[in-house]
Amino acid sequence: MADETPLLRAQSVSLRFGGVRALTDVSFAVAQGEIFSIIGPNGAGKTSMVNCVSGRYRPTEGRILFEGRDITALRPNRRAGLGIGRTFQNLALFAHMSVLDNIMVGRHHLLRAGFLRGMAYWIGGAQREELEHRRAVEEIIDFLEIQHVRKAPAGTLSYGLRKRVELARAVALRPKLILLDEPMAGMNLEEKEDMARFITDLNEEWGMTVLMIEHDMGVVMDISHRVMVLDFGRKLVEGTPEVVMADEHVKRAYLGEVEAA
Ligand SMILES: Nc1ncnc2c1ncn2[C@@H]1O[C@H](COP(=O)(O)OP(=O)(O)OP(=O)(O)O)[C@@H](O)[C@H]1O
Repeated sequence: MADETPLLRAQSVSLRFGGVRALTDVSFAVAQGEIFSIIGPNGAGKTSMVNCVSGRYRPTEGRILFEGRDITALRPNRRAGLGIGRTFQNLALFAHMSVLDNIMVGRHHLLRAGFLRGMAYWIGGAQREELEHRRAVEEIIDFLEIQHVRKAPAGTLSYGLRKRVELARAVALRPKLILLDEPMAGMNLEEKEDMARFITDLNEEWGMTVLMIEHDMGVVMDISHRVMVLDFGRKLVEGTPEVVMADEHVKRAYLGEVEAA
């Protein structure tokens, strides 16, 4: 039945870089409305998996389905157009531009992705579109509580705020699925708590489905509906945070590493 089709499905995905097996036969599905996290030790294949979903990498074998449609061969911008949004691990904000303009750029980029849509933009309704953009951007600025810095150049913000602006830029495109690569990396406790709250609110209030890589186990177990553990490119286990925490393989392969760190 249509409403049982997961939003995202990875089917037997393998990825090799020369002799390196980054992923081996990994399958999982993310349902509409879930927060799904991928965890695992360094080099386990987490980023490779998310890159296969965003389209940055093409799996050597296997398929990626989005809303039941095979997107394995689609380029990243086509996937973005279908509703797969992402933030980037290295902050790629325009330092001299205001927060507001940084977020606006994201939306214009989407709009002008197609030539015909670009023409439509210029020929008719440009002002109306501009107003719609502004409204959408202001809404997300309010939602992520960055009103106080909306005019500030992005380069002058604290690290935590820049990460929030980056999230705002991705969310302003209203993706159906958002890919978050270590959204808490480098943050202090307060910033992490804020970010966790925003992700939960985006999920609960805006219905945004989230696929996240995150090393902070507290946050992962706190806000995820389900978690998949990768180890040496293979899926070790997948389930609710309780199931994953209780798994013996996970304790040995991953949690043990955290305790030792
Ligand atoms: N572009 C690439 N070229 C060659 N090897 C790569 C490439 N990207 C990833 N790999 C290799 O694939 C394996 C999985 O890497 P990946 O970055 O996906 O792991 P990860 O779980 O995200 O690690 P981390 O937690 O350190 O970010 C590693 O052995 C890595 O060296």
